[in-house]
Amino acid sequence: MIIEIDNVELYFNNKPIINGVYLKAETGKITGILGSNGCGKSCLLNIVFGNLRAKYGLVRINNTPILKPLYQTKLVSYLPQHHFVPNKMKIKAAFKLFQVDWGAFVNIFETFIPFKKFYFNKLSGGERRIIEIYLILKCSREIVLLDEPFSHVAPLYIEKIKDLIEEEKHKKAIIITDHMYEHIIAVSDTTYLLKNGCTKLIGSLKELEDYKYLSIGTFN
Ligand SMILES: Nc1ncnc2c1ncn2[C@@H]1O[C@H](COP(=O)(O)OP(=O)(O)OP(=O)(O)O)[C@@H](O)[C@H]1O
Repeated sequence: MIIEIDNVELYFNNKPIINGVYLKAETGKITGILGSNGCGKSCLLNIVFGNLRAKYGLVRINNTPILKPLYQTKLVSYLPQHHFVPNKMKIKAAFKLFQVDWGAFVNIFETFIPFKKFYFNKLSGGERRIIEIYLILKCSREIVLLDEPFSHVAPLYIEKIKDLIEEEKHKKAIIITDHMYEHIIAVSDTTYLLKNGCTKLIGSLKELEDYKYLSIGTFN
């Protein structure tokens, strides 16, 4: 599956946020989006998911324009920046809802074994985030959008999540953004920089310095 996002224009109160974005993601590849605070990364993922309407913008799957919000097609799962599972949902209920196997999860994240019957609001922010990332990655959707999956997550768990992302990419198209640029670069097959409302396809890491996303000398 190839998913393309083309010609996106987004304004808030006449202020241009995105103007001229093109982005392509495909099954078997991880597509990373980098960019400074406020450059429009979350808005772009929301536009792809379909819960934010841009002035213009076209989502195509295998060359066919998608004319309704993508979330209505059951093709996509989306990890927003904020917690999305309700406080008063039990963890085992969330696994059931997403049709994700609890046993496979605790094989990887053993310290979560005692949490099965907990409500979500009894977990730390990072623990909760890890479960949410896992549910979004493992549920049976072919397109996965991940907004800052590494924030608030401890280094060893980040490594486990990166392994999971690599594992899932064989059957999914994954689009990911985070400020932990080293991790994004490490997992991404294709990387875009979102700057001044446009995406720039990054060919060499030095370009991230040239475009002033990173300081000069970062990759020396
Ligand atoms: N509902 C809204 N109304 C007005 N402006 C908004 C709204 N949502 C986002 N913006 C503005 O759009 C811009 C892009 O926001 P967005 O959340 O996409 O940035 P981001 O690249 O994800 O930033 P960060 O990395 O800090 O999360 C910001 O300047 C933000 O203030």
